[in-house]
Amino acid sequence: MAKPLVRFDRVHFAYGEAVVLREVSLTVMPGQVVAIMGGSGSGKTTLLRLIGGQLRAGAGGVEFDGEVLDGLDERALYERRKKMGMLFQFGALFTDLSVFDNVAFPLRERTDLPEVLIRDLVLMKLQAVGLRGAATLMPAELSGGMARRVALARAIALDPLLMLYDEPFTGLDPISLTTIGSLIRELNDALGAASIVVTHDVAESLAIVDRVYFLADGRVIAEGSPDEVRASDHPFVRQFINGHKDGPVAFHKPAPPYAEQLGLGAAHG
Ligand SMILES: Nc1ncnc2c1ncn2[C@@H]1O[C@H](COP(=O)(O)OP(=O)(O)OP(=O)(O)O)[C@@H](O)[C@H]1O
Repeated sequence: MAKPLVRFDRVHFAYGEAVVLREVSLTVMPGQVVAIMGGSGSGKTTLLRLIGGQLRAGAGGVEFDGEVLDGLDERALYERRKKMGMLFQFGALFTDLSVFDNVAFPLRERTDLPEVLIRDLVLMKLQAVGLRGAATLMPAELSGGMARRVALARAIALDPLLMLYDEPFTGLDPISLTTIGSLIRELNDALGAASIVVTHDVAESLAIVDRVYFLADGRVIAEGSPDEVRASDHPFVRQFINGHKDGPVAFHKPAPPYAEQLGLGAAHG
């Protein structure tokens, strides 16, 4: 049987005193696209940063490609990160570089490949996202959806084993949203990679993922295939699927009474 590409084994993480992840276990197999969903502040981005090695687990183990990351030094982490592609919501393009040079950037920074080969690789990545024709444009000349696709081409430039997406759909119009969704799936399969997508966009992600993990208060509280998620009667999952504001997912982060904090004396609700 294939080995997991990413494995969290009862991972615990805190920023100082503030516990963010508690006993989180999850597995991502090669070839899978996995969504991580959860309310604001539930620890989704923290989870991605543990995989990227920007943060280290307080307890438990984070494994990537069969290796526990927590004990590795910076040099070793840098090497592991080369096998990961990252696309963040505001992972902006370099505005003073053309589309071509944006995609070439990681290849020039992180490899010793000759420029003629880099040229072919950049064109292949741009072709994969349908933007080979935009190679000479500057980022200011692109629509939001096109810019996101160029960022995607840049993220896959080094043929990553694992793609990490943090809110890849945010701020896109409905057509670009569907395009990015299908690209995430297609590129995953074409690269033979695995992908983790942190998102609030339930419909878009259920259409493309193999598995969903729901995080609440730093714990995995539900998981399943898209069909299982759609059929689930778990209150938290239902609230997510239906997009209701009220339910187990709190809209407000816990805070002192409002009136009290505004200096209005006794809190009346
Ligand atoms: N550098 C930091 N120092 C201290 N606390 C942090 C730091 N980064 C995040 N936090 C806190 O950790 C918790 C989890 O944050 P995280 O960004 O992982 O949540 P999230 O699920 O990605 O949220 P969102 O959906 O709003 O982006 C939050 O309460 C946040 O305030």
